[in-house]
Amino acid sequence: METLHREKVAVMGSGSWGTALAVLLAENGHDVALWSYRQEEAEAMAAEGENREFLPGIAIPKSIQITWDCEKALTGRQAVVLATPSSYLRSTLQRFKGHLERGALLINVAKGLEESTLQTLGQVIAQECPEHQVAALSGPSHAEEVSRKIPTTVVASSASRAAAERTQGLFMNEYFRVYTNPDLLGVELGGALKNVIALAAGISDGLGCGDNTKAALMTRGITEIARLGTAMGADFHTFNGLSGIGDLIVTCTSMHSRNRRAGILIGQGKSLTEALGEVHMVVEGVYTAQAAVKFMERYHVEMPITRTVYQVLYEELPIQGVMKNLMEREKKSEDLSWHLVTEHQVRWQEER
Ligand SMILES: NC(=O)C1=CN([C@@H]2O[C@H](COP(=O)(O)OP(=O)(O)OC[C@H]3O[C@@H](n4cnc5c(N)ncnc54)[C@H](O)[C@@H]3O)[C@@H](O)[C@H]2O)C=CC1
Ligand SMILES: O=C(CO)COP(=O)(O)O
Repeated sequence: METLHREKVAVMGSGSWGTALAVLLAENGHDVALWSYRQEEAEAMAAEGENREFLPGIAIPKSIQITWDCEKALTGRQAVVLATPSSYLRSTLQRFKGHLERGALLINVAKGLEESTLQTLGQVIAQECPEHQVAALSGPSHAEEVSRKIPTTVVASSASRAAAERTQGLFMNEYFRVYTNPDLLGVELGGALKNVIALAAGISDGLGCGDNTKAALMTRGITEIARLGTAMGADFHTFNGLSGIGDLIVTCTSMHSRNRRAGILIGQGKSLTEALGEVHMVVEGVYTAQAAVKFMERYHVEMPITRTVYQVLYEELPIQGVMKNLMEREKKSEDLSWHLVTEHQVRWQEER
């Protein structure tokens, strides 16, 4: 592996993902500050040398500066990793943007959509910090495995090639392989929307359905994600990549997945509040489902799995009605690719 260019990096958010990435960046030789939203979280991590609440068992190198003071975290740092849950992204940016170094690269690692504005997280960052370049790091990457150095691959995406490649260079090492991708919109949508499908996969498991059902949810899930994504202008191929189908696979099958675990509990009959309490960590799909329903209405696309999850969470659809909702829909053609479907339809019409 080529020698890394050492940078001063701030990781804003010390949940499981922020902590795992701060450890990785420090191991890559960077000078890292890790900012916590809660003072007691920062103090506990500093005293215990680990994040017992969100990432137990992983030693935090002493070289990492742990702080709850934004100014301390950001001063002199030219790369800033945004690792708060998506619903707190804007408030966190508003709180610290006055302390950002001029020209600092902002790298978002959260996965979600802002429901109140119907913006992607990249758009939220660009609106709050218009002077700064934005990148995203996304893909199948549970903190619990990355922090144990289990081989993982992700994508670094930005409208700016230089920003995507800089992000790639910051994170890449022998167990964390980073590809670049120029389709920021597609990367962000894949990462956000898969969480809703993971809730559905968990519900299916909780209901006692089988592997056939899971495979169907994953396959039809990526189809509906790509349907919305392409309607919004994303590249269809991105959904076949790590931040699309890759992340969907890991989150629908792994017991590390917070979204899948919440889904399992709901499928077993627990209420949303009970499920969220039990999982304890952020379950992004619960919020993304609300935004996704608004997006599908705005772009006139059908997303039956996403809509069904929304109905379970917010419209009291009985859990026993989930499979009926999906299986007894009207007959459809399998639309794996919009361009192919169009070609087939043209051919079929010509054959008539
Ligand atoms: N955990 C993982 O394996 C991965 C998580 N992500 C994404 O990273 C983002 C963060 O997730 P996790 O680290 O898992 O979260 P987490 O559930 O482990 O931690 C949540 C963090 O949010 C903080 N917090 C609470 N209230 C806040 C507020 N008002 N403002 C700012 N921060 C507040 C908590 O103190 C805590 O540090 C999410 O968007 C998630 O989808 C992405 C890839 C992997
Ligand atoms: O996005 C993630 C892993 O890539 C984390 O989300 P989940 O924990 O719900 O799978």
